[in-house]
Amino acid sequence: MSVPQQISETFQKAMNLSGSPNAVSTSPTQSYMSQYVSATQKPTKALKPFSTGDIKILLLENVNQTAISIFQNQGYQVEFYKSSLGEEELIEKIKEVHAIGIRSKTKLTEKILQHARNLVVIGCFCIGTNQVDLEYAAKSGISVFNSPFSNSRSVAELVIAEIITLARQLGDRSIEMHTGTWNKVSAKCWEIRGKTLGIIGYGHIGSQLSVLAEAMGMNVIYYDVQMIMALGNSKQVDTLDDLLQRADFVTLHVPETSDTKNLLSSPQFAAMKDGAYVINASRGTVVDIAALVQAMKSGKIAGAALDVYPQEPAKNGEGYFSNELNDWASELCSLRNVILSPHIGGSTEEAQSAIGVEVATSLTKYINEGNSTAAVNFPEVQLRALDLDQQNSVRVLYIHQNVPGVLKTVNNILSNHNIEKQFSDSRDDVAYLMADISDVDITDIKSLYEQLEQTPYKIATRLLY
Ligand SMILES: NC(=O)C1=CN([C@@H]2O[C@H](COP(=O)(O)OP(=O)(O)OC[C@H]3O[C@@H](n4cnc5c(N)ncnc54)[C@H](O)[C@@H]3O)[C@@H](O)[C@H]2O)C=CC1
Ligand SMILES: O=C(O)C(=O)COP(=O)(O)O
Repeated sequence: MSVPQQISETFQKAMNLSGSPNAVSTSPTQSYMSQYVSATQKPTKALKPFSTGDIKILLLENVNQTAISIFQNQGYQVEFYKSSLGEEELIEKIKEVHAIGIRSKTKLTEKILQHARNLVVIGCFCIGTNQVDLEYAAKSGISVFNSPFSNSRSVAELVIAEIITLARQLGDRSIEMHTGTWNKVSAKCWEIRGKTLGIIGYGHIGSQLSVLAEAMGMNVIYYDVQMIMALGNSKQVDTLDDLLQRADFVTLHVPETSDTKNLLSSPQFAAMKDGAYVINASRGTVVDIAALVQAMKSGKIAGAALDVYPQEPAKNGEGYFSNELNDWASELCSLRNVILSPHIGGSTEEAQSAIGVEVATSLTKYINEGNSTAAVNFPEVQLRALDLDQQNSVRVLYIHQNVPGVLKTVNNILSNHNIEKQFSDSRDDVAYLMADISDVDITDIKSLYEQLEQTPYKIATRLLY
């Protein structure tokens, strides 16, 4: 049975309606909403506005147990995987689910999202959202949420550890001791007190790092494309070059964008102080690793710590640095005073459990109430809770292209009922209207839904009741 038919039949059964299975539209964006309507029973006060047991959530990349518990408490169906999935498997899985939770590895491209016929919301259980085609998602009516700062402290602490580790060549001494070599040296080993830390990207992580570094006696300068208030005694510099020329340690905390690709490459390494150190816990595309290897081989750069790489594997295991994957890998691994970690900047118990709660809560509010506050790609819309004491109330969630005249059409449809409250906002090409209407007879809901579905410029409709 094709999915649209299945939905249509369930719809009719739930609504006690008869008619052709084709009565409900068959396009992907329409069908997922039909499924919501089909699952809906008129709620009593104690019930959610639709049957939460029908909601399917796919969780990848070992998303924290706190999130699983929140979803299970809602009654959602949760499918959980420790690793990411390959493209083909992901395409199969994403067809059915209403929500997907990922971390930094899973790429949700247009190609994959095209198959997501029921998908309402994406949760990035991390800070970065570069792995998702945000624009395509928004235009398809799919809202995306992340956790903007729950792992910032973990990253900042790791970077502090790396600054000291590099300054004291601690990684090398440890490797030597593991093979029984006693190599007690002080040459080119330094205190960090009085040294200058150059932070590129003074956002949540960069600014937190700034405070920690100053507490240990470092001088902090930072470069950011935005003017940002300096914390403590730190100072913003006007140009990247200015920072590179003055810093003993350069650390990157920028997002992955076209502007940050190879932000540090040969010319930037050449501009740095002799014997400076480089730390990258942002994204692998931000540092040109081949150029870094050359700068280290020449002695210009005295040490580097890398937590992120241009390509990262979908799951844990051996053989990552195979030469087929990266032509710089063997040289990088043979260099002295290089710390390599497997993208663990945000991987602490504290961060992961906080992220689990934060993102799962955002997803639940969006699924159950339509609340898109803090979405990263979507208009932010919220209304106070649907008043279930109010007889025959329905919450209308209507996502549409941001063009003139749509609200007039929609409000014309809604005007047969009492509009209790309403809010609408737009972001780029997409707009989102939320309205609570009352005096809706249960038998009118199908017609209301169909009228909204037939409006021009509609992207997706959901009715919660
Ligand atoms: N290694 C890991 O496990 C983790 C890595 N990250 C990465 O760290 C990045 C930064 O995180 P947050 O500090 O939370 O982000 P944020 O958004 O709070 O701050 C980023 C800062 O970079 C600035 N920026 C953007 N483009 C720039 C450019 N071309 N030059 C200079 N500054 C630029 C922005 O203006 C902003 O102030 C994330 O986007 C993510 O990719 C985040 C968490 C964990
Ligand atoms: O939060 C981020 O952006 C990170 O890079 C951390 O990613 P992860 O959750 O470890 O896949």
